[in-house]
Amino acid sequence: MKAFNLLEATQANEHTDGESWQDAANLWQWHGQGILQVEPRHRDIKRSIVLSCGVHGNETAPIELLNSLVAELSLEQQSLTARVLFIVGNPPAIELQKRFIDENLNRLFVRKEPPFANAEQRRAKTLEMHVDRFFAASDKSMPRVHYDLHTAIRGSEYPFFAVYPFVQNMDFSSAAVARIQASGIDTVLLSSEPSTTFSHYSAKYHGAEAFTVELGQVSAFGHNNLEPMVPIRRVIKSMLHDNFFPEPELNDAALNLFQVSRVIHRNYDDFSLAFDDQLKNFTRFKKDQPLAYEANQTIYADFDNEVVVFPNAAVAIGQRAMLTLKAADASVLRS
Ligand SMILES: O=C(O)CCC(=O)N[C@@H](CCC(=O)O)C(=O)O
Ligand SMILES: [Zn+2]
Repeated sequence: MKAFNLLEATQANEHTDGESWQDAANLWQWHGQGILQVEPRHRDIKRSIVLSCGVHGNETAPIELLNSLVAELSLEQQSLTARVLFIVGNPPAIELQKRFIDENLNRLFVRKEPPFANAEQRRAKTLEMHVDRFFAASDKSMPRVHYDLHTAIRGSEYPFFAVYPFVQNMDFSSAAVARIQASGIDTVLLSSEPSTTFSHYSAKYHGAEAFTVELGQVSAFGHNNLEPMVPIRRVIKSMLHDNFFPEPELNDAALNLFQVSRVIHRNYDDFSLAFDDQLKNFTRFKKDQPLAYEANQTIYADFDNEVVVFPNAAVAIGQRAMLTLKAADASVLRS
């Protein structure tokens, strides 16, 4: 039997919207290009899980991870205990191996109404509608999870890390962070303000346990080391198959926890960074060291050990050009 190839089915538009089929254990539904739902036919559903990849088209490791998970599900034909929505975020950008075509898709989850200026704005709307439909069909008391899988542009001091979105009146949960930690991700960034990312969308509108998960550095298809992704694969599989949601203990001592201190935007054309492309994410700066320049001004580090992550001078004007972080203590997490 041939394994189901999620990426090929997405790129070749192999299925029609709304097409469904069954295997011995599960119902498969193709909701649209790169939007595949799988759920058990005969067992009670315990949780709803969204797993997305390729929101940035050149971030191939997560696409390879989800592709292999879906292929395995199709061959195993073992009953799930979860409903799962697999999403391949930006197929045209994947085709071209580019982060995006016209606009960064991961800044567009804002429930914008038409008219749409480009394909990414339309895709954001489509993905929002499918996530809304998917979560609306599940009881609110059931756990809801969304892992939006990415890779970082730069090398990182901590190559596997997760961004925990900020939602007003929603605690950062230690159980959620423990699941991330069990996934082989030792570093978590607690956001300090709402954003317009996909993971923030699922957290804000659906109360999902949602993270942007960074799985190493951007690399081309076939050049990713899948070995460090074994733990996240295991956690995802246990979320999909096991009767019990994985409830690992948080290991504070092994966790690098950060709080976002500043979101630095590019406001002018001449924005530039004070360091080169080799500087790794999570580099620490001393107070008054320059971080960036724009409009004849220098942006300095505010305090000793201010940590820099996602620095990128090439973002559109008005967008985030870097985050700075300060160390945080696990006591900020609630059970
Ligand atoms: O390495 C970079 O500069 C970007 C990697 C990436 O795509 N990261 C996500 C993070 C989203 C979040 O803050 O939750 C992004 O920038 O969209
Ligand atoms: Zn990304």
